[in-house]
Amino acid sequence: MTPRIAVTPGEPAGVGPELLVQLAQQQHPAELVAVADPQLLQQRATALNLPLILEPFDVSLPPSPSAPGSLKVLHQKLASPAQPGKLDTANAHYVLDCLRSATDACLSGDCNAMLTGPVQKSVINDAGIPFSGHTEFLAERCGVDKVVMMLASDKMRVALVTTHIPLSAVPTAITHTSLNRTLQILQGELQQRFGLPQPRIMVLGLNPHAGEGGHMGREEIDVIIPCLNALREQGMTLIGPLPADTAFTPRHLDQCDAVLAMYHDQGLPVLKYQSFGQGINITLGLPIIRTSVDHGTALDLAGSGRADVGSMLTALNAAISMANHSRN
Ligand SMILES: NC(=O)C1=CN([C@@H]2O[C@H](COP(=O)(O)OP(=O)(O)OC[C@H]3O[C@@H](n4cnc5c(N)ncnc54)[C@H](O)[C@@H]3O)[C@@H](O)[C@H]2O)C=CC1
Ligand SMILES: NCC(=O)COP(=O)(O)O
Repeated sequence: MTPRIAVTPGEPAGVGPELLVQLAQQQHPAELVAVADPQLLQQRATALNLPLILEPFDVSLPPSPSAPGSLKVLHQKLASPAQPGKLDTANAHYVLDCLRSATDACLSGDCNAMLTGPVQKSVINDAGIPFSGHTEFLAERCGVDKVVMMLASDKMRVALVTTHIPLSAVPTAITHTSLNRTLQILQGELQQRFGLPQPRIMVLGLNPHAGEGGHMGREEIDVIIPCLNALREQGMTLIGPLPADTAFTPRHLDQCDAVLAMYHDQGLPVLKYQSFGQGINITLGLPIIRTSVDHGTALDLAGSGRADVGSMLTALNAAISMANHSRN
């Protein structure tokens, strides 16, 4: 069976729509269903001088690989015409409607995975809507209390205990429960989706030098080490907590299958330095498959045709592979 992948282009003023148009120029072993405003996609195709044939998505037809230059579309309407690079709060609800529609198509089984283009979190907030990211939005839409953000490249996987919260809120968010749940989800997904029966997870400390024996912070002693020890007794292979400044060296990375960072900017800059534009973002712990790009809306490039499609393509291939794997 050909997998069906729902694709949300994300922020209409960003590079997402044109990356989807670029993706559509190639043949993929999947049916791509754009959850978007067709006029927006046509405009971006015209701006890039690329062919694009859009056909309405019909769930009653058997899925078939999209022909190069064509896409199925699950129609959503922009509130206001989108100008590349110009954010418009009027379209914030459109962005979320696309996400809801794609998520629901995956939950119902009409689609086998979703691939998301980048959204501009600030413009959604400026429209008065509480929103901190796809990760949190999808957890709520799917009715799960905890998910894990993991970015992956060909060289490393980096998962996070906390995601889009202020740095000042991180220490209190790292509790025995949140760390335990994160590690359980990470271990389970590495086993089921990535074929690693006994994954080795390297856990970072929170403080400089992993707390320097309690002299530079006590979270390692009070929370992280007891939690890791309890999970080791249950059979998990956990390394650490290691000082974050030297953990991302070949000696350590070669001995683990994934790194668990305590917060967003502890882990992601390293991965993005190594692979920006080729990495992907995967939400673990959802009842559906969701992959995404490793970059943002790149408003400075929108409409120029200069945005690199590499991460979007890698994220599509991961979604296809995970969809095929989950149906075997
Ligand atoms: N998955 C998602 O929805 C994500 C959304 N964002 C959002 O994107 C917005 C902008 O974030 P920034 O920090 O400015 O990061 P950004 O990734 O949009 O831009 C950073 C730099 O990378 C370049 N860049 C980004 N994507 C590129 C591509 N495909 N090809 C070539 N160059 C590319 C940009 O031109 C810019 O110079 C924020 O609202 C942020 O929350 C950020 C990351 C992921
Ligand atoms: N830096 C990755 C990122 O912020 C992506 O967040 P999300 O929108 O996928 O939750």
